[in-house]
Amino acid sequence: MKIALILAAGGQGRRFGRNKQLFLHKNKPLFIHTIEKFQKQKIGQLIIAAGEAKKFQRLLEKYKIKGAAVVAGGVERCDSIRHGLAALRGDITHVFIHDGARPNVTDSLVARLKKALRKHAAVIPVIPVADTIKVVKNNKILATPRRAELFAAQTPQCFRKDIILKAYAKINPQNCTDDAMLVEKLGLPVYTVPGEADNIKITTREDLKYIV
Ligand SMILES: Nc1ccn([C@@H]2O[C@H](COP(=O)(O)OP(=O)(O)OP(=O)(O)O)[C@@H](O)[C@H]2O)c(=O)n1
Ligand SMILES: C[C@](O)(CO)[C@H](O)COP(=O)(O)O
Repeated sequence: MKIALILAAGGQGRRFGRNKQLFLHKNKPLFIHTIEKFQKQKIGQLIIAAGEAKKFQRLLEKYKIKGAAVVAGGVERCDSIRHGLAALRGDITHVFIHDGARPNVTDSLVARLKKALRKHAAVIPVIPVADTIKVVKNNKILATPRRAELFAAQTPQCFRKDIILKAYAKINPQNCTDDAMLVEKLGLPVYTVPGEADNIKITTREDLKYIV
């Protein structure tokens, strides 16, 4: 298994109030914290999709992260991922797509994903939702799906390379809020492993206190 990690770091951080990937937490940019969580992993290719490519490149040098390619971020997350996929090397067999804004990813989660990937071609981490979820339109509840069947999707989302390339080539990503959705729309099975409650996405400044 030769893994490429595509780090989605091309967002604008509107809810955070600035480009959160570059925000210094404990004197280090958020996206560097996230990349460093993968340092014990065997990653064959690291691709970062980011808006300010030169700035990101300089920071990668400063924090001695070698061999990373920075590609342009896109208007939507899926556009950033598409740019990342276009930069994949021929020898890569599997792709991990991870939010730069999820700095609490752990080695044990990655190990679970890798194990599942040996059996399945598409695997993502999920956690059960704690609340009762309502489908609402015009302030009126349309449905209350069975909570036991509801899970929140996390990243890294992991795929055999041919499948994720096919999904991004064939499926219109409009309204797709994660990568797994494109594979689902292709009609292919996506399997899950237990995610981790700490593996949150830093969305607003209040979330910074949850970085471990
Ligand atoms: N055009 C985009 C939009 C998002 N992302 C990345 O996707 C992840 C999840 O997105 P989100 O938390 O929504 O980040 P932002 O888009 O930066 O936040 P906001 O929606 O508040 O602007 C982040 O790591 C973000 O950098 C990306 O690579 N390219
Ligand atoms: C991909 C993702 O992290 C799965 O939970 C999430 O959907 C991305 O968040 P966004 O706010 O929709 O960019």
